[in-house]
Amino acid sequence: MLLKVTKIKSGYGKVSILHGVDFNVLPGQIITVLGPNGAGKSTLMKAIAGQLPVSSGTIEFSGTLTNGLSAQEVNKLGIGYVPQEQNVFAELTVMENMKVAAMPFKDAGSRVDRVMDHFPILKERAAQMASTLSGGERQTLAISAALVAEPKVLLLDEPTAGLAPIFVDRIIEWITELASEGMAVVWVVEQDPEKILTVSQMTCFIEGGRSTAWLESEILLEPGRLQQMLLEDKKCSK
Ligand SMILES: Nc1ncnc2c1ncn2[C@@H]1O[C@H](COP(=O)(O)OP(=O)(O)OP(=O)(O)O)[C@@H](O)[C@H]1O
Repeated sequence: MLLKVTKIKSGYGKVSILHGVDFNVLPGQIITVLGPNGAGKSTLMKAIAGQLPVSSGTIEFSGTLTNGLSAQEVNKLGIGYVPQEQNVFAELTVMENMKVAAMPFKDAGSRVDRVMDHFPILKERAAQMASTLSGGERQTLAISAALVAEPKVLLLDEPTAGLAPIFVDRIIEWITELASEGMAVVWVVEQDPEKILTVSQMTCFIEGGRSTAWLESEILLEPGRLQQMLLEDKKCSK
């Protein structure tokens, strides 16, 4: 198991939001995280990324317990995180954003080159301020900056929300390619879940801060099934 999340509880100060979330990730898997607004999906990503304290339960990454580690330590171990908002430095250029992401690494230059070589769109815009990028370009930069660390698991918090369909398709294609090379992805999805379910193996439903169902993503592509799951009371079937 690459990532094993067991009964985790977390929140903001005294406000408890996650009341027990479980799921597992194998190398190369794309895991979809679905649930209503306010269910705790972003909070879950922050807790795994080490940005929020975990009050109970465990997060194991390649057999190492990551509870209590700082966000930097978690990232260094191999867990990348692309938050929903404020995921680039708006007042820096594309290239500067990439360099900041590569700063902790000795081979920073070659890491930046490797990722940039993959994305002509970023190379063309290397000197452009991140604040002036389109939504799709910005998300491409945010994901690229996370990839500089060469994560084994990438946490994506709604990276395609509000993007034009061409960017959505491009990001899905790109992430699928990375997964086929062995990187695992935990993908919080709101918009067009069907598109992502098509490339995902397992789905975790979060509701009221709890994982309420764990099932194969292809099941959710059966007509009416996803709508039924989003409406019905669910029991954790893990
Ligand atoms: N910094 C914060 N302090 C206190 N409560 C917060 C904070 N951030 C989020 N919350 C609360 O935590 C709960 C879960 O929020 P979260 O953003 O994790 O949900 P979500 O499932 O990602 O929702 P959405 O789909 O709308 O993005 C919400 O009730 C929200 O108001």
